[in-house]
Amino acid sequence: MDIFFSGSIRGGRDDVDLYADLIDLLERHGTVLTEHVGTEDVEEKEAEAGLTDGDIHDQDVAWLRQADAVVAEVTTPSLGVGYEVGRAVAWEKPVLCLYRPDAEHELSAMIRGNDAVELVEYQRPDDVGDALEAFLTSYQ
Ligand SMILES: O=c1[nH]c(=O)n([C@H]2C[C@H](O)[C@@H](COP(=O)(O)O)O2)cc1CO
Repeated sequence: MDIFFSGSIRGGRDDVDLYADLIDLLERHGTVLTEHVGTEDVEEKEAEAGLTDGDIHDQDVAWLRQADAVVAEVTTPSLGVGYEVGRAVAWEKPVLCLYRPDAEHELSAMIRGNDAVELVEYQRPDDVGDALEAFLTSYQ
């Protein structure tokens, strides 16, 4: 199955190592279309490849359209992550959001209040393996 992983880039990169760990877990269940989100130097690589913001947007929306399921780490607030979740919901894709409640920012009501989004609160990647498996296998 094709999985779209969504995580903050310009919203802040404090959690990049955590994103890489989550992507490793997701790769046990399918192909992660957005592995770059867990890469330390993603923006440098995109710039080297000559990608404009328009290219990045269009490629990501195409991957999102292709995805069978979307997993978003929403602890670091990000406009791009919110946009991707919103579009995935509009396309009626299965969406799982992961949130660490000890975080500085309270989770948006647009996520917590959304019945079309499954929400899992956790502390460490090791804690979400079972929840990811249950979510992904139910849509395989
Ligand atoms: O360079 C990028 N590459 C990219 O793939 N994105 C996508 C994937 C992420 O899930 C999301 C992050 O959005 P933001 O940069 O607003 O935090 O947007 C976002 C950017 C920068 O906005």
